[in-house]
Amino acid sequence: MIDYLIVGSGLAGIAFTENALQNHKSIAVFDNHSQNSSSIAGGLYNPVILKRFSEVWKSQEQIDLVNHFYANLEVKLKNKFDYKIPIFRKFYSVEEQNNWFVASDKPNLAPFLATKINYNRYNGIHSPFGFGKVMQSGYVDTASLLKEYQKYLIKNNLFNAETFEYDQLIIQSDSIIYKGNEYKNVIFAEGFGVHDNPFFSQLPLDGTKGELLIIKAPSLDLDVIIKSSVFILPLGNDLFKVGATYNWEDKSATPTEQGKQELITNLKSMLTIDFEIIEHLAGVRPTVKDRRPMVGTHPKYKNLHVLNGLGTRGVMLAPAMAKVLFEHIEHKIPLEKEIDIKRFKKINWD
Ligand SMILES: Cc1cc2nc3c(=O)[nH]c(=O)nc-3n(C[C@H](O)[C@H](O)[C@H](O)COP(=O)(O)OP(=O)(O)OC[C@H]3O[C@@H](n4cnc5c(N)ncnc54)[C@H](O)[C@@H]3O)c2cc1C
Repeated sequence: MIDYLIVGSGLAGIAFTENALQNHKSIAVFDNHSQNSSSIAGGLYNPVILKRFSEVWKSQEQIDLVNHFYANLEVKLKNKFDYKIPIFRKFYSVEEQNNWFVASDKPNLAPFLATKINYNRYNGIHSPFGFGKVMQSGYVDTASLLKEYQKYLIKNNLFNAETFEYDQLIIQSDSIIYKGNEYKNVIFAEGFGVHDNPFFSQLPLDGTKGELLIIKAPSLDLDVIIKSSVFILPLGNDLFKVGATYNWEDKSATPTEQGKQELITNLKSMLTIDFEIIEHLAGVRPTVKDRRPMVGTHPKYKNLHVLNGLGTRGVMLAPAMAKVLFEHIEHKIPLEKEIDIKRFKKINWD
């Protein structure tokens, strides 16, 4: 009997797989590359909501896990994924500067917000009111992490590049049979793809489409991530990732002219130099209206579990949510109400 069948190898699936492997569990992973949110993501992790200067839910706890989780993966896969560079929030007024000072004085935000205004001059960016520096921030090169992790799974015979067929699942009292193999548990980590999952499609996963650009700007000289109406993330070799848009209507992962124009307009309002568009990407974030992850066990089938709803913050949330789900399954540690799918009381699970 195999301990875990894991559907999805995006950030959620990888984080759960790692928890299982580190605890010496046997696993099999299925992924059909139908969703691309994790691979195209900006990959930023940022403990502060920079619109309102407020703390992200459980930020310090999550950041501590981020440091540990991605560092372990770097060692395991002999590759660099986690780039610890500060995010610089561009200010537009003296009032914004003042709000920043007030926020940086609060005990929960003080570890993340530098108290000094930064007047660094970056060629190509006009910022007379300077920048606020966010500490303990950075980005994960998610595309390369996903690629390397898949290689590792393939090498160890743990990966199935297949569509998981829900109707092939045979649910028994203490185990699951799928295509002739017996598993103790199934973890569904399909991102927006959960809509095709008959066991969990009732969950209120909205989905928010996002688009990004990769630009080339040889005269832009940045060693930090700039956050304004969009973020600009230096990738090296004069390339920068720029994003992202938020579209609540369109649920396709196709890049659109409208998304591109929105990004270009925002970018032009920030940059005083020319740039060339190299790539245009789009994906659907697995967002939930109450902005909390969706974690838990199926109310009727105790061996079916879900790890989803990582929304706009998969990089920070995946390690923490995978850990609590694993501990919930293995050690019966109750899930917090805010993340448990039981909070959706109106769902009819029959
Ligand atoms: C434009 C954009 C920018 C973003 N920027 C950031 C950012 O800067 N920082 C951040 O933290 N987050 C960011 N996000 C959000 C982040 O990408 C998500 O929170 C995260 O990737 C969700 O991971 P996931 O594993 O739950 O889902 P996904 O990445 O969607 O992974 C689900 C996986 O399941 C597989 N799958 C689905 N159904 C099946 C099936 N039936 N059979 C087999 N396989 C299946 C899919 O192929 C996929 O690989 C961004 C998202 C977008 C779209």
